[in-house]
Amino acid sequence: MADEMIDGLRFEQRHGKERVRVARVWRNEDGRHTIVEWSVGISLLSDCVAAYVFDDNSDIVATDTMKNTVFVKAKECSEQISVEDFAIGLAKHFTSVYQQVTTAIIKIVEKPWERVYIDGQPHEHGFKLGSEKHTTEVILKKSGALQVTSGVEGLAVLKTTKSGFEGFIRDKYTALPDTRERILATEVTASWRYPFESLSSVPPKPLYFTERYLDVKKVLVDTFFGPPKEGVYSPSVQSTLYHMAKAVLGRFPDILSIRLKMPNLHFLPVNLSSKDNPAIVKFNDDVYLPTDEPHGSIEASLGRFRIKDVEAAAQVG
Ligand SMILES: O=c1[nH]c(=O)c2[nH]c(=O)[nH]c2[nH]1
Repeated sequence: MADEMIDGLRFEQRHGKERVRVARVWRNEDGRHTIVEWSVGISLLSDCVAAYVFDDNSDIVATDTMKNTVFVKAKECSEQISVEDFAIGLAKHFTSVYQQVTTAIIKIVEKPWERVYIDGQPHEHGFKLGSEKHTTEVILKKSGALQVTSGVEGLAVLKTTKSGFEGFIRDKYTALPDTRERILATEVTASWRYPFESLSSVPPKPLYFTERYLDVKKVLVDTFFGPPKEGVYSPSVQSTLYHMAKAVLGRFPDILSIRLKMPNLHFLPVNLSSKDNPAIVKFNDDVYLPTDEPHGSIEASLGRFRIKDVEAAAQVG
């Protein structure tokens, strides 16, 4: 964000509305309904310094108006729309309608309502809540410069074997034994950047982003677990994370970079003993104490070198 100089001090500001909750239903003529539920965050960078400094609100877009805009735009969606396209539409509105607004940052979290199946049949208007959430962040400048990021939050996965951790630094504080047999559990948070740099380069295909979201999630999950029978050995969360990120970039040329956060949710071996009974419970890869506090925190991002980034770096260097 650009700083301004006021009274010899640096000043930066933004304002917006958080957690604007909206649900949109589409009722198909054949009786099949679709619903999305979104929690929208809007943040506007705008020329409204006078409100802070001179008590002059004449350049302020009221956050109440921002909230209303979410409902108006939801109403205007006559066809089902991806959460990304909805965010892009909002950003376009704020940057084009208000002369004062220089950048719009729209973040949306979609609640995972999933169609229910009754006796194997998809229900026409029944939904249940799934687990992981689809997220997006769209940044649009008045100049037209666009950034689209999508993500998943709370993707909880666990495997009961084919995981180990050994060969790490051992010193006088190290208590953890090497192992080639443990439970691996995590709750993946991922976010990935698309290459679209202007509104006109966004694919016009309806639900393009929704499809990508499902595909990326599948690649992440498939890579975490490996094939159904033999699985795949994980020498560390770090290694599994890297392979997951690499698989996504390998599979989707339209994804520039991906960031993964994978907390290591420990399942500790249970061994109980007393003076009289040295083996009340002796761990045999069977009884664990699940714990998420404390947990390991492992995160990384992997991205492509774009020609223009390389050129820009060369110019700086
Ligand atoms: O996969 C792991 N990575 C670590 O960095 C780490 N550290 C630790 O104590 N256990 C693990 N496991």
